[in-house]
Amino acid sequence: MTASTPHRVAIAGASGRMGRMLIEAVQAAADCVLSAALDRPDSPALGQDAAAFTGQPAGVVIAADVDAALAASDVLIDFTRPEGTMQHVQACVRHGVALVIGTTGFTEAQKAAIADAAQHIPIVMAPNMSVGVNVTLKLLEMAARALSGGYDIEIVEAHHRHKVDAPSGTALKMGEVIAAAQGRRLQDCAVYERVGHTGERPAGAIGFATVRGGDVVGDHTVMFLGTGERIEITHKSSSRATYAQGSLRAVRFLAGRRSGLYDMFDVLGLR
Ligand SMILES: NC(=O)C1=CN([C@@H]2O[C@H](COP(=O)(O)OP(=O)(O)OC[C@H]3O[C@@H](n4cnc5c(N)ncnc54)[C@H](OP(=O)(O)O)[C@@H]3O)[C@@H](O)[C@H]2O)C=CC1
Ligand SMILES: O=C(O)C1=N[C@H](C(=O)O)C[C@H](O)C1
Repeated sequence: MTASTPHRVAIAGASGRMGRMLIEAVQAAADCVLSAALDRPDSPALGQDAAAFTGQPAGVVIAADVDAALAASDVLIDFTRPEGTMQHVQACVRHGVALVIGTTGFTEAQKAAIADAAQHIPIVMAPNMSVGVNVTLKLLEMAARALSGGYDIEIVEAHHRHKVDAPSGTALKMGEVIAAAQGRRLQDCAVYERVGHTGERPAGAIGFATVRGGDVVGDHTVMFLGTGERIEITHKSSSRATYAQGSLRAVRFLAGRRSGLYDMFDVLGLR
């Protein structure tokens, strides 16, 4: 991605909840310009001005031609669905365009394909772009190391009624960070469902619980449940603007880089 400004930013999933938030953020950023806005070929939003909903048109029409969009862009920000992201990854490699991936719900095979693509283009990928959540991940690392024996770990997340994946990408990342801090792998200790006669809680399990409803932007609580005490670490999002601002920090971080897979720890200097 070229290091010069303004950064020419294309937005995928332009008419979605995050797409609209990102379009507003790009328009407000002095060092970014909206180069393209993408949606699916059957989207009713095609042909509309990308920022019509703000009352201040962007002069960029929502389109479905990914190649035309990327030919005029330095970076693509993708908050869509895994199947859409995977198409965008291949297109970004074809065009040498940098990529910011906020989409969640990838399979292990899809994650491996994204890592392969990052040998050719620079990619920032994170299930949560907010500064607060990434600082929370660091707090969890510390807590998990200090509480590695005698504390049961449960992760509870709540999101709006439209969310399609569970547990959230952020909750899974929290589980991964905690497991790694304790020298374990999440896949060896995660418990995603409890129903019926479950038996006693297995020692060392990391449990997940999911709440869906209303317009909850995104709440995550990790409980370290000991004997005689418990610690709860909670993050609550009240606006999607934090995810959009984090995504623009990722855009700036990618400028001038040629390849590599990065996350928000890299962008925020938290590694
Ligand atoms: N990393 C982070 O900080 C955050 C991540 N997210 C993640 O971002 C993703 C999007 O969330 P949100 O904006 O709420 O979702 P929305 O459903 O509101 O928006 C998704 C957008 O992507 C489009 N889309 C869906 N499928 C495809 C596809 N196959 N190809 C191209 N475009 C497609 C949708 O079009 P259509 O409506 O026509 O289906 C829509 O415009 C989710 O995975 C969510 O978990 C969300 C917030 C923060
Ligand atoms: O779908 C959402 O809304 C969100 N998704 C991300 C996730 O799955 O963790 C980030 C945030 O919690 C909002």
